Amino acid sequence: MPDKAVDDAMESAVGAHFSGLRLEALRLPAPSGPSSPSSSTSAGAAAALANGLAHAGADVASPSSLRQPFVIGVSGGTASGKTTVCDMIIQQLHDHRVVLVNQDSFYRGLTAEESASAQDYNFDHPDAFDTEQLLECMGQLKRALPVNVPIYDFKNHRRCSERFRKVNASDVIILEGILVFHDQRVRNLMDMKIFVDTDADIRLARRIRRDTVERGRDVSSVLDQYGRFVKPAFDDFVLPSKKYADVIIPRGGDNHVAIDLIVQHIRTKLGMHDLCKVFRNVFVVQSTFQIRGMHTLIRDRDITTPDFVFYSDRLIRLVVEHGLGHLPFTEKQIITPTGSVYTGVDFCKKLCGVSIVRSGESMENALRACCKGIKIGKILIHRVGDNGQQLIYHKLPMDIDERHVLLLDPVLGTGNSANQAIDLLRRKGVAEERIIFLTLISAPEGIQCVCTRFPKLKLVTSEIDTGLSEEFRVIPGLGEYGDRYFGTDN
Ligand SMILES: Nc1nc2c(ncn2[C@@H]2O[C@H](COP(=O)(O)OP(=O)(O)OP(=O)(O)O)[C@@H](O)[C@H]2O)c(=O)[nH]1
Ligand SMILES: O=P(O)(O)OC[C@H]1O[C@H](OP(=O)(O)OP(=O)(O)O)[C@H](O)[C@@H]1O
Repeated sequence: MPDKAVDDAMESAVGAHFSGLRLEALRLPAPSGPSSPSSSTSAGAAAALANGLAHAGADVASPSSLRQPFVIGVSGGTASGKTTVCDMIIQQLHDHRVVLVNQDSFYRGLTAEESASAQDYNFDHPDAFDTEQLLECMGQLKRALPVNVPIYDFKNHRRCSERFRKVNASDVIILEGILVFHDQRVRNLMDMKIFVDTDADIRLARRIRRDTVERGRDVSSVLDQYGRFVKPAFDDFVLPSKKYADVIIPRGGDNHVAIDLIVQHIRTKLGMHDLCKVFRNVFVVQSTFQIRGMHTLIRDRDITTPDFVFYSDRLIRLVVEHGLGHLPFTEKQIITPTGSVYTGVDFCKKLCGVSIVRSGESMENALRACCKGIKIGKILIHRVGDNGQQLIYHKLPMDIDERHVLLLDPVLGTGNSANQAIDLLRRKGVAEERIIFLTLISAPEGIQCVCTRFPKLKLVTSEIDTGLSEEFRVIPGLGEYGDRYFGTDN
C-alpha cells in the first residue's frame, strides 16, 4: 500500500494554470513562482508526505491527504460554448481551487513560411497541436509540480517565445478544447468528460462574430476557413470523439440543469478524503476557503499566541458543531409566533464531554458554548518515551455509561493517546457507538489506528494531514498544540 500511496501523493496537484483574466473574478490565489508561499507549501507537503510515508509502516490504509486533482475534459465543436460551460463550473465551485487549461495554448505556432499562407493552414487538424507538450504539462500538474503553459497569439498564429503562464495548486483542472478527446493518452488523464453539443448554425454565427471582432479576420476568410477546414475536421475528428463523453450538454451554457448536476458530482468527488472511503466512521468538516484560511493561520509558526488561540477556537467551534450533528435526535413539533406548526428535532439529552488533558481542555469552551451546562470529564495520559502512553489520571461523570461522549483532543497523531482514552471509556461501560471523537487535525496513521480498533465510534476532524515524522509528530501539523494554545512555548 505505501507504494500506491506514494504514487497518489506524487500525482497530486500543486501547480496549475490559472486563466489570468478569470483570476480576480473568481478570487483565486494569484499565480506564483516556485518560491511563493503556496507552491513551496505544497511542494513541502509532498516532500513531507513522502517523508511521513517512510515511517508510516506497511499497514497504513492510504495515508494520503494530498488528493489527486479532479481532471475534467470539455470538448465540443468550435464556438459551441465550451468556455461558457467552463466558466459556469468554475464559478459554482467557488470554494475549491480550479484552473483552466486551454488546448489552444498548445497550438504549435506557424513557421514564417506557413504564416505567409496561414489561410491554407489547417488549425483544426490534430497535428496542429503539440500534444506531447500538452501531455507533459498535464502530467506535471497531476504530479504536484508547477508548470509553464505556453501563450498562443491567435492574431499572428504564433507562440509568445518569452512569456509563459505560471500555474499553481488546484483541486480541479479543466482541460478545454475542440480535440481534447481525440488522443487516448489525453483522455486517460480525465476523471470526467463533457461534450458541449450546440447546433451547427449557431456555432457558425458565433464563430463569424468572434473571429471578426476578436481575432482580426474578415467574414469571407472566416467562411473560407470554415468550409475548407473547420467543418471537415469537425466531422472527421470532433464529432467522432463525442462517443467518449460521460456527459453531453445540449445548448451549452444555457443548460443550467446539466451544469448544476455536473457541479454536484464534482463536489461529491472532491469532498471525500480517501480515508473516508476506507473508514466510513471518519467525517471531515467540509472544507471552505474560510476553513483553509484558519488552518493556514494556526499552522503558521510565526503567528502570535492570541491569534493562534482565536483561530483555533473558531475551528474548534466548527468541529464541535459538526460532531453534535452526529448525535441521535427525536422529532419535535413546536408552534411559532405566527401560530404555525414547525416540525423540527429535539437535541439529545444524555451527553457529556471528556477532554484529554491538556490540549483537549482547549476544546471545552466551545463545547460549553454549544451545550449549556454540559458535564466534562478529564483524562490525563502521560507520554512514555517516544511512542508509549500511560494513563495516569481520570475523573469522569458517574453515569457516563448512560451518556453519549464527546471525546476532545485537537491533535490525533499515532492514535495511542486516543486509544488509551477510548479503552478507559469502554471499561467504564460507554458503548463504542456512543463515542464521538472530535479533533482538529489528524494523521492518517492515527485514524487507521483508532478506526480499525473502534469501527463503531465516529471521528470528526477538520483536516487530515500528510503523515507522521520520525519523531511521531503530525506533518505538516502545527507543532506542540498545548504549548502554543496555553502560551508555554516561550
Ligand atoms: N485562422 C486561424 N484560426 C485559428 C488559429 N488558431 C486557432 N484557430 C481556430 O480556433 C478554433 C479553436 O477554438 P474554439 O474551440 O472555436 O474556441 P473556444 O473559444 O474554445 O470555443 P467556445 O468556447 O466553445 O466558444 C479552431 O476551430 C481553429 O480553426 C489561427 O492562428 N488562425
Ligand atoms: O496520537 P498521539 O501520538 O498519542 O498524539 C496525540 C497527543 O499528543 C498531544 O498531546 P501532548 O502529548 O503533546 O500533550 P499536551 O496536550 O499536554 O500538550 C495531543 O494533544 C494528543 O493528546
